[in-house]
Amino acid sequence: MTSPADRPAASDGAVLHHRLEGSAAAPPLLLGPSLGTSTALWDRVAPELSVSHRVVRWDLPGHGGSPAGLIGPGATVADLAALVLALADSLGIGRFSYAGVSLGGAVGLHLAVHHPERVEKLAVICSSAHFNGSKPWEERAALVRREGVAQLVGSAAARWFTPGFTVERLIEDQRTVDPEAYAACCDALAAFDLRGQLPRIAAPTLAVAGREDPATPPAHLREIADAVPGAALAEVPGASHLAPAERPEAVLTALRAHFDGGTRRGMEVRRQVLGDAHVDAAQARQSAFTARFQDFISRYAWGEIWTDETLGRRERSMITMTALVAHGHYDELAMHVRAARRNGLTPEEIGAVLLQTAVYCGVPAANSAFAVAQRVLAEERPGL
Ligand SMILES: O=C(O)CCC(=O)CC(=O)O
Repeated sequence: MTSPADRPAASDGAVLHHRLEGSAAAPPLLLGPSLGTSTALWDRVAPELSVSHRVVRWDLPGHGGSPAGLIGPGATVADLAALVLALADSLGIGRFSYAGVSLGGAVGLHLAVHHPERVEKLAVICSSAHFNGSKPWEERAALVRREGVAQLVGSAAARWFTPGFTVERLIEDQRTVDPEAYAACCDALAAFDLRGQLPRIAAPTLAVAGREDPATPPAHLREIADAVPGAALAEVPGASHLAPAERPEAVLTALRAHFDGGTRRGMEVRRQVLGDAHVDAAQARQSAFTARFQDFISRYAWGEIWTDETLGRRERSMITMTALVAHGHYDELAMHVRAARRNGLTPEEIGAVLLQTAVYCGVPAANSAFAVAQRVLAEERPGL
């Protein structure tokens, strides 16, 4: 847990404003926002993550519902990280997984380097180990201290989203942010450079880039993925700086695969049985409309059923082919004849399974199934 020295200076014991979702018994997952936004940045992602996690979304000081006085001029990312640890302590959370966007991601990197005992897994989204030096942030802090945030409201959509896309609620967050607290967050960005310490991160780490992000371009996320041992990199097309708001389904898929063991294991088994080419093509075809179904398949069919070792893969292939013949799903049967070969069934054994379906599913069904299987097997043994 946090030592008293780590705790925020706030004398009234105030903690960061936060929102809780999901079962209190589920593993905790903290979600950090970007500069100028609030917990609303996670509106399209957090409810889905809360199916498997106790999700805690928090607001930066002076943003959303957090008191502005929690930080002041010269603030650092370490100060923000201390506030996050104090929040976790106040909720009785010791170890947690963490995902953060931009400044929120920088807080996650700091926690993983300096408080490794607290961080189970880490995801940094549209973020960086450095924010292009201190000058732009010193200038922005000075502007905001002088004139408030009006100018930033006007440019927010262009800084955060691809052309033509916006989320009014997030622009409203920028409008209502406390200028002094915003400037203090700029001070924190100006002083932040964790590049030299990335190799110290032990938590399994995922870096997620928005392909069109001008603030923290994909190269910044690649730098993190290259330096953190074992880290993975995901790039989200059609997303700028606030990827969880602009492409929530793609970010959700990446986060689920990272944080949810069932999904990750399911994807491994799915690839082993159906092959990389099939899974890659299914992923590439995935749209906002089909994303939840794809996730369901990976998590449930592959992460739970095909992963259960009570039956071997050969037996599962035989059962699956039989069920597909019974229901006349011949496209799926073709895929599962290929899978059966990967699972070690010989062409003769596949033929024996289909012969048995002639008894239990009917001769016409088996007739079609033999035609499908013959075509598939001929791909590997021309002339069969
Ligand atoms: O609002 C912007 O211009 C981007 C600011 C940035 O890169 C830091 C952050 O989003 O937390």
